[in-house]
Amino acid sequence: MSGQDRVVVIGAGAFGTALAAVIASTGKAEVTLLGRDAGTMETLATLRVHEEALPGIELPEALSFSADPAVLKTAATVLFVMPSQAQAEAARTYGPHLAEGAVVVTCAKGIDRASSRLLTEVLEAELPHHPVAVLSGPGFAADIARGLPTAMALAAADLDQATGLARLLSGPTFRLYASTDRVGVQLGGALKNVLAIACGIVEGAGLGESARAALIARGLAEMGRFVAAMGGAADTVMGLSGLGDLVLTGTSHQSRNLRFGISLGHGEPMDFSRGGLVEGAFAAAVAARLAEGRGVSMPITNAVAAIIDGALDIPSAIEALMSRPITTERHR
Ligand SMILES: NC(=O)C1=CN([C@@H]2O[C@H](COP(=O)(O)OP(=O)(O)OC[C@H]3O[C@@H](n4cnc5c(N)ncnc54)[C@H](OP(=O)(O)O)[C@@H]3O)[C@@H](O)[C@H]2O)C=CC1
Ligand SMILES: O=C(CO)COP(=O)(O)O
Repeated sequence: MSGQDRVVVIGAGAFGTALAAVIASTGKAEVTLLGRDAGTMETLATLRVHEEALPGIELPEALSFSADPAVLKTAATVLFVMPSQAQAEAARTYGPHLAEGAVVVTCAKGIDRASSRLLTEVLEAELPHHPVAVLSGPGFAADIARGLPTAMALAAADLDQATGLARLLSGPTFRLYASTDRVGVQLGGALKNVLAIACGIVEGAGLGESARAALIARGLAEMGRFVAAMGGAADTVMGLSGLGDLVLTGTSHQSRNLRFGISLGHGEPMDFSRGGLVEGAFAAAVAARLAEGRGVSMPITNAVAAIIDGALDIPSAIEALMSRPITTERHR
């Protein structure tokens, strides 16, 4: 192993810990999980279990833990695995510690709400001397950390770089597919969270499995239109980040976005202090705004944004979606 193979994963939550664990377990790279709290990182190093984020899952011996940003000095690859709305702040905090030419990989699924910019744009603005890649796709942190088979997409501006990163970070249980569509791969992750909330509303309100299937298909059409308008390839959303992740989080109760939607469908008051991170609740309004500015029709995303905003109730949203003018099933 050389410095080229040193990977630092920033963000000791569920996904950061899972990614660090699965990458370390391949033995291809020296991996350090970098968290904010020194006490937590010491506990992780001692117990080798993250009881809060990944209860009962043993972390590999090969994984190192630190709260000292100085570990970034020797890392050629750095994964940013904090929530979308914290990526800009994290770039400002950790940017000065990055090694020259280090590749930064954003692993969050969202859009920056403060600036309405994609996360790649946010990181490129904060870290102008570093190539920025994207990792996204279907995979619950607990499944990845347990070593269950999972596959995701890794997008970089350059195909050789995407392939190199995919090879470095993949292992026997974690398979990455290379892409050059950073826009499509990151928006597939951001938008599926909004649609997972919609699927949850359908489930919670007892609207039936048929409604969920229709929502997945029409949601996918919406995603493709949006990605194309934002400069990505509509086809990308037919892959892992997009369809793959929408099927996973739109149907599995492991998904925080789905569970949040179910509680809305039950008519419970919105409560962001319970149930963990709900990225789709942040992405809905910003995606709706970006789509409107580009003349893209996003009826489901608009409905989710309006429900979360308190501007629309669920029965009215369903009526509005079902009474739209009859049209062809075009995806563009
Ligand atoms: N959980 C999952 O199954 C998956 C999650 N993702 C995506 O990964 C991202 C993170 O999710 P997840 O790990 O589940 O979230 P968690 O809530 O489990 O963890 C978030 C982590 O981010 C850290 N953090 C917050 N702000 C900052 C900051 N400014 N600088 C450094 N670290 C920070 C927190 O640190 P602290 O503990 O100190 O507060 C916490 O450890 C989301 O975008 C999510 O959509 C993607 C695929 C799967
Ligand atoms: O993105 C995920 C799996 O691919 C995790 O989904 P939730 O954030 O909804 O839990």
